[in-house]
Amino acid sequence: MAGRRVVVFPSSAELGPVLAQLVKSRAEKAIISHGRFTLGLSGGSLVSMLSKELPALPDLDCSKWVVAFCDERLVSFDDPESTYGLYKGQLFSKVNIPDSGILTIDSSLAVNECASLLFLFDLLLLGMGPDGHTCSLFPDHPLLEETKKIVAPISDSPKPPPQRVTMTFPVVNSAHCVAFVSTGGSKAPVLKEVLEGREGPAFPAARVVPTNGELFWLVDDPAAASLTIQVERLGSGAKL
Ligand SMILES: O=C(O)[C@H](O)[C@@H](O)[C@H](O)[C@H](O)COP(=O)(O)O
Repeated sequence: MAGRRVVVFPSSAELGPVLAQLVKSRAEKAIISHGRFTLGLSGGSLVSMLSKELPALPDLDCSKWVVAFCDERLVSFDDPESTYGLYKGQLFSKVNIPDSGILTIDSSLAVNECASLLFLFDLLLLGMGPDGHTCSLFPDHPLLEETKKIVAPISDSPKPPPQRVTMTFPVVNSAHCVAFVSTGGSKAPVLKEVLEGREGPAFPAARVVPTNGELFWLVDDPAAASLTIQVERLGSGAKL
C-alpha cells in the first residue's frame, strides 16, 4: 500500500469540498497519464455530497471520465433504492460525463447474469456501514473470500434490498486510490475497530488495503471521536 491517511474534518461541510478536489486532482492526473479517468462510486451519503460539491467546482471537465458503481442494488433505475438512479437525478444531469462513460448494471437481468467485467480503477469512493460492510461485502459473508470474480452477485444481502452486485476485494485492492467517506457519531465504534484493530475477524472495510495504491479515510469529528491513533486534521480548503 502507498500509505494510509486518516484525515479528520470538523464536519461533512468541510469534508465535501476536499473530497471534490481529490476527485478532480486524481482525474487530472489519470487523464494526463492514460487518457481517461475511471471512477468507482458508492451510494449512501456520498450521493448528496458529490452532487453538491462536484458541480460547484470551477472548470470541471468530465468528458474523459468512465464511471462505474462499487456496488449496486438489483432494482429498476427509477426505484429510489437504485444508486445509479440517485446519481442520475442528482449529479449526472449537472456534469458532462458522456452517457457512454457511465457503466451500469442491466437491471432486467437475473442477479447472476448482471455482474459484468470491470477494470483497474483510478479512484474508488467507498462508504462503510455501521456493521463494517463496504461495497456489498458484509461481515461473515462467503463473498469476502471471492478471489476469481471481479464483480459478484449477492442474493442474500443482510441489508435490504437483498439482491445486489458488488465489486470484490481483488478489484477494490487493485485500485490506484481508494477513499472512504464516513461521517457521524454512529460510525465511531466501528471506525475505531476498523482502523485500530479488533479481536475476531477483521471487518470488511478493514480488508480494503490497496496493494500498490493510496488509502484515505476521510471522516468527521463525531466519527473520529473514539480514535487513539494519530490522525491529520484538515479544513475545507485543504488539498489531499
Ligand atoms: O448499499 C448500501 O446499503 C449503502 O450504499 C451502504 O453500503 C452505504 O454506502 C454505507 O452504509 C455508508 O453509508 P453512509 O455513506 O450514509 O455513511
